[in-house]
Amino acid sequence: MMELEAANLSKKYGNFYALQDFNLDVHKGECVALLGPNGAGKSTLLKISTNIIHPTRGTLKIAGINVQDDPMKALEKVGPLVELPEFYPYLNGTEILNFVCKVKGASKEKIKDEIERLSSMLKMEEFINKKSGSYSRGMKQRLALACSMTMDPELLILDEPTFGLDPRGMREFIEIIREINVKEGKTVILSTHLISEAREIADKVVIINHGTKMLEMKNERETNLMNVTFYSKPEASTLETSSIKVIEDHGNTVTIQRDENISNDDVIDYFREKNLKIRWIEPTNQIERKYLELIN
Ligand SMILES: Nc1ncnc2c1ncn2[C@@H]1O[C@H](COP(=O)(O)OP(=O)(O)OP(=O)(O)O)[C@@H](O)[C@H]1O
Repeated sequence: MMELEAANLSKKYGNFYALQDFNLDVHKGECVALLGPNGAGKSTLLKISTNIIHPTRGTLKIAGINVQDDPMKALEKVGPLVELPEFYPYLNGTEILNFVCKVKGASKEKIKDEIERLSSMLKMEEFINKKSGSYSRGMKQRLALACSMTMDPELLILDEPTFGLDPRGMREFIEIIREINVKEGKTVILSTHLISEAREIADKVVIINHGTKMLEMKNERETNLMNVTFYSKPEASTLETSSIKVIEDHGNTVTIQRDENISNDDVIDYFREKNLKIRWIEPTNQIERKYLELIN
């Protein structure tokens, strides 16, 4: 069964479609990144998924249950993080988690276990007993993730989870989410406007813009593509061998794809042998290429 399933989902504000005929399947254990610029419709999809807003048409099912028909049941095993979290500043992390667990009906012993489990998993030991008013954005974000993970949900729905974090905080947070996905086996759907983030974390990347799905593709974590910029425009034929293909030609810059059996260094050596003067090289990947092609 699909963990999350959007079928012909649309959300209209007046004459404007924030989301239009959107289809998506998220399998159990998968990590899916919704990638798109501001206003693309990512939050709209995630808010419909968590029943914060209702679709104009179409259906959104979680574990086979229509969220609109039976939100309590559909969202029972969902951990949402969909708005910038704020907490009562005079409560500490333990008190906040305690409250959330209580609302979800956990027993005293269970609450104690949950707080210990989450505090260690999300590396919150150092600050969990300090007042949340003193937390940095990153600490608040961890506490928010801990709240959404209380009582062990199967599916995490995270709207721009690294928004507002500094580069180091972003990296740490992404690593935590990846661990939850890979080690704990939780299904994750998250939104981001950063290509690098989508590439780092997702199994599947869905590019979204103007409320529609532009592309859905498997994420290859290893890349065998690079953009090579030469001092002067080379002949495509001098660049190609049985192991090196030119897949795009933009004058001085070409995108080349190498076979798995040679390395990037081999490619550079080959160009040097041919006396082709290289000015700049950067790795690229299909997601980046497609994103720039579709969004710009
Ligand atoms: N309540 C509303 N009334 C009218 N338009 C809305 C409303 N909520 C969202 N929109 C519009 O719908 C579009 C999609 O918004 P959405 O928040 O889903 O984008 P997003 O991809 O999450 O972008 P961001 O990264 O900025 O959050 C935007 O153009 C937004 O202005």
